[in-house]
Amino acid sequence: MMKVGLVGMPNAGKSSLFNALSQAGAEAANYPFTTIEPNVATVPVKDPRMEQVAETVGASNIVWDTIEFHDIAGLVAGASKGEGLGNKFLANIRECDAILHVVRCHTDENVIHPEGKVDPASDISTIETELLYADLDSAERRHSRVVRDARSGDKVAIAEEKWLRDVIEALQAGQPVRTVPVPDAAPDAGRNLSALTAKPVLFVANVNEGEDAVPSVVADHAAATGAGAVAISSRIEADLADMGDDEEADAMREELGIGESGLHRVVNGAFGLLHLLAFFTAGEDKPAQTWHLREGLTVWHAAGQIHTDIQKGFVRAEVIGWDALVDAGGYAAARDRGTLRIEGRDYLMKDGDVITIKHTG
Ligand SMILES: Nc1ncnc2c1ncn2[C@@H]1O[C@H](COP(=O)(O)OP(=O)(O)OP(=O)(O)O)[C@@H](O)[C@H]1O
Ligand SMILES: [Mg+2]
Repeated sequence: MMKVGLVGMPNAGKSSLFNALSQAGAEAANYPFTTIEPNVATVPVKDPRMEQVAETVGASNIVWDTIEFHDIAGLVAGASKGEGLGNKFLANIRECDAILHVVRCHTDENVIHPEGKVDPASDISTIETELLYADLDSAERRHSRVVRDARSGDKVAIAEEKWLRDVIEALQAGQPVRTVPVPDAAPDAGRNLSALTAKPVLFVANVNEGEDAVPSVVADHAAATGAGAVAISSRIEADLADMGDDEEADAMREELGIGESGLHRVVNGAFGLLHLLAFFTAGEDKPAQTWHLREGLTVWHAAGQIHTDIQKGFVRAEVIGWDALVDAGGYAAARDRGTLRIEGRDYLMKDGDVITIKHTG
């Protein structure tokens, strides 16, 4: 399960967006959640390919893979020095796989800005400074440890030490850790540091009603720091989500000139940051299901996502690309055509594969 944390200045529009995401999740979810925490929204990641696959094989229903959004409250200046809720805030971000950074860009004067003026560049920098300081602190501590091993001639330590020096330099220049590639010679260096600014970021420009372009200050900053950016109005999305009824909400969207659902852009944008591939399981009269896996992993890893018992008892997999399956019109025809393949456990998964694991037990 992928976790995404919402951060931003006080009053930036985090909770409005979070509420819209929660509603979307609550409505679209077709299975009960055991626990619903007040600050966690579980949202399905829709994939139109799955709809075609499910129809082709005659599945009973679709179970979507989900993504968790966490409303992380309480960034205060000085968080990196452990002030106020600072440590808790940083710990919450550390647990996330990616960050949604909500930036106030709307000019509604009824909404108080904590600094007294709307200034997206300055707000971004206030948040990022705390994260950069926290990382600088970790990087310096890690460096002082690694430098000793490097002196003793350990090759991996030498590469990590050099990388840490580059990281420290980047952080001091205001650049996030994700802009400094981890060296092949020290592949664990990134994990050892577990930097906050190494996490992928999607900037959400919270714009005025009826706008849908990302203001250039935000777009340029995102591009310069290896981040993504989308524009939405948090308030409109929250209002639309409250309306519930899809048709009414669609009519409202049209009236306001908002195209595709802003929430979809946020969910897909956040998901796109994670570099995952999608795979599917589907059979007649059974629930079809979407899953996600890090790129570069095998069908054996995929089996483990489905169930540890299936992974343990793995014998072989039947694999077919989603489009070949839809094209053939079903498994039997695909088998006749020879597009349904038998693969062993080392098969490297591809985005859009439909798999059936044959297993013992
Ligand atoms: N695009 C927008 N245009 C106008 N008003 C907005 C917009 N987005 C949010 N607001 C309003 O801004 C106020 C603050 O929003 P919200 O509570 O979502 O912010 P927050 O980031 O969660 O704040 P906090 O840090 O206090 O938790 C709300 O009154 C909300 O309706
Ligand atoms: Mg809030």
